[in-house]
Amino acid sequence: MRSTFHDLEKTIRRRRTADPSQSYVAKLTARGRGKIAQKVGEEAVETVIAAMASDREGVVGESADLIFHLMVLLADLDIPLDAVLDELDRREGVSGIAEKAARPKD
Ligand SMILES: N=c1c2ncn([C@@H]3O[C@H](COP(=O)(O)OP(=O)(O)OP(=O)(O)O)[C@@H](O)[C@H]3O)c2ncn1[C@@H]1O[C@H](COP(=O)(O)O)[C@@H](O)[C@H]1O
Repeated sequence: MRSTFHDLEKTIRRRRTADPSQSYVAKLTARGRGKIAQKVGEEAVETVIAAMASDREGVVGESADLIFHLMVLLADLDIPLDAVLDELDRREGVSGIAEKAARPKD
């Protein structure tokens, strides 16, 4: 799992500076962070729509689109994927209910 994501991260980082006529990553990167973020939002909505239609095949495809575009956004922010994976590792075994209950009250 980590290697699939790491291989994709390397490819995305390499393709950022490719010829935009030959590379979707380069083309999207050239359109700016706002456009990349917009694509993440669109793919998230498309995933939700597929889920609500119980379209399992659609959810798989849209989830791949969502993860891919999120990784393009992370690369644009120069945030290593490991920062996200480490955060998930840190949370492992911590119940979301318990974590929320332990948050400081404001
Ligand atoms: N995983 C993906 C991947 N998933 C989806 N897409 C592309 O994402 C685009 C999404 O299409 P949309 O119609 O939603 O978006 P759009 O064409 O920008 O349209 P607008 O929203 O701008 O109107 C399509 O061109 C898909 O092919 C991807 N493009 C590339 N990758 C990976 O990135 C690598 C590098 O790709 P290139 O940079 O194109 O060489 C590839 O080898 C793949 O591993």
